Amino acid sequence: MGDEQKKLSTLWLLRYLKPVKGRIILLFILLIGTTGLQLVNPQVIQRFIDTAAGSGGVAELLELAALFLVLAVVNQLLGVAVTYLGSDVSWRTTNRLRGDLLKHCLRLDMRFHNRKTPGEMIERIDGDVSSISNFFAMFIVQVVGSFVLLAGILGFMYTVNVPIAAVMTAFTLLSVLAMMIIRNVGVQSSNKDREASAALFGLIEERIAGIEDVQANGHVPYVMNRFYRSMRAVFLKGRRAWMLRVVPFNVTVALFTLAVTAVMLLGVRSYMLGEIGLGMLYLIYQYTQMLNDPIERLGDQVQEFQKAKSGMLRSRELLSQRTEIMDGEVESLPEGALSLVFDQVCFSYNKDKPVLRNISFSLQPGERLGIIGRTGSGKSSLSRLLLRLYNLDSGTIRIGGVDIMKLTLPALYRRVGMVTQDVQLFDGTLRDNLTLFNESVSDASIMETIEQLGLGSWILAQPEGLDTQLSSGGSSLSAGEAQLFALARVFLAKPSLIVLDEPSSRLDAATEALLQTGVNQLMQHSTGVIIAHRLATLEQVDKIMVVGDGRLLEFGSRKELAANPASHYARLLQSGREEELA
Ligand SMILES: Nc1ncnc2c1ncn2[C@@H]1O[C@H](COP(=O)(O)OP(=O)(O)OP(=O)(O)O)[C@@H](O)[C@H]1O
Repeated sequence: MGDEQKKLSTLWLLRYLKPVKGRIILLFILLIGTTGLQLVNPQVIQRFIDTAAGSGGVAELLELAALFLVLAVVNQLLGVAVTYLGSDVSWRTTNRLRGDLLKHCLRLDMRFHNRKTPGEMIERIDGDVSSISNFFAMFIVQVVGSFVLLAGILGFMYTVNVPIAAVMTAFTLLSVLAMMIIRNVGVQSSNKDREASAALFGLIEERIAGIEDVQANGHVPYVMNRFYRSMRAVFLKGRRAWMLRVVPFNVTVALFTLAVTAVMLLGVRSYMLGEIGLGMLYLIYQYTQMLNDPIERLGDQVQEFQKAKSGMLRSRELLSQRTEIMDGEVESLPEGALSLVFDQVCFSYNKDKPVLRNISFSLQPGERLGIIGRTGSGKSSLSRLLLRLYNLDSGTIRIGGVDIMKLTLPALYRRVGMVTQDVQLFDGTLRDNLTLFNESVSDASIMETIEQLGLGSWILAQPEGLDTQLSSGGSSLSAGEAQLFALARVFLAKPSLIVLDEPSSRLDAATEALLQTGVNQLMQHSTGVIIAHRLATLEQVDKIMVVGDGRLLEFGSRKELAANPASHYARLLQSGREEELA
């Protein structure tokens, strides 16, 4: 990675510090205050020792002791304020970054998400950012504070004893130089460390999400095996990263031991020669000890920076991921039901395997299309394209006469609704799940929609009606109930084009028949695309499309196709071989 890129990798974070710059300035002021007090306190002790060893009175000693006490307490209070303010700045900034990352990820295209496990994303949105938090809070403040303290100690020592000050300076420069040279040693391994833990989180999340399959198939031992292997990678990479991170620290410890020995030899010699008093000898000793603290803090910051840097690089990389789904500029669509046109649409998930080949058809506003075809023939892919979850390889899709690529995404989502095969329910009440946490939807319109779907009595039978809490993401609902729920959710938004992907695959025939009436009623003012395995589900549609291996095998009026014995549809109806579709 080039130098320029390295610089950029920290500069982009500055925009997160901007809103808290007042707090950072206050942090600086407090830190300068504590640094000053740290410098002054040993000098009070030096005067105390010299006064006690000389002819000073008890009153003067008491005054010095009181001064020391006051300064020590003030120093502690300032320390608490610095820690508090540091955490405050850190949380404010990292939470904004977490928010930005999550928002960004939610907008990234499905191709990106298909490659990542949710656990990995959690680690990238939270874990990586946590590793940056210290950088936000304390890095600049601590580094500047440490330099100020070092300058104060060395400056004062030059006024007292030049040879000792020179030894201290040499030690300081060597230590700082050593750290600067080796500071990048651990970045790459820290990066690998974080990658390994992201993979571990991914593994745990995926297996827990599939707990039913894991348990039912007796796969726990295999899962544990994979888990231990992943843990081992985390351990090995974490150990290496830690070892490389502590190198700078160990170098300064060795240098410090040498420096203390040299300073003490020189100090004791000056004392023996009568050049300095006992108090000054103490001060020299104390200041030498104090040198270690800012250098150690600098070392800690270098370590933290290494950890933070890999987090920064990974967060920046995530933020720089561009979604392939670009927003258009057309904001409105015609009122009422929307026409739908597929024009020579080709699509593939991976470039080498075409999933949809040259699909062309059109629907007038208000028409209903039933799509049938064998498993894996490309039916759900058609619906995903409509919602712009993926971009087309070639061709155009027009809704209400507008190319969907030219539409803004909010305009598209406002007017088109889809019920997918995998209904996702969230932690929350029935109401939250129906409105997707949109609090502006009134209970009256919720009840009206669910009544029309024939779900009213079911909702009212729940212990707390719409306020009933769905336990852990809706696991308390049966698959069929969840499907009914998803339908209600989509109809609540009153879309003008509705896509239902296997809307009733998990319902019994009686419930489906009941639901059908509701769906028909709700679809009165919209165009509909219904993907179905059961032919009975499609009795009310106007058009039928038969898809096979990504190709449009047949498209036409349902009645005409049913009346034409040569059509696929008529043959399926006659033979009743619905299983051919499944
Ligand atoms: N996310 C994906 N990544 C790669 N390939 C995919 C993805 N989703 C589906 N496919 C492939 O695309 C093809 C069409 O899948 P699609 O889900 O559209 O079929 P379908 O007709 O809806 O099937 P079903 O009746 O089982 O719902 C299949 O061969 C499938 O393997």
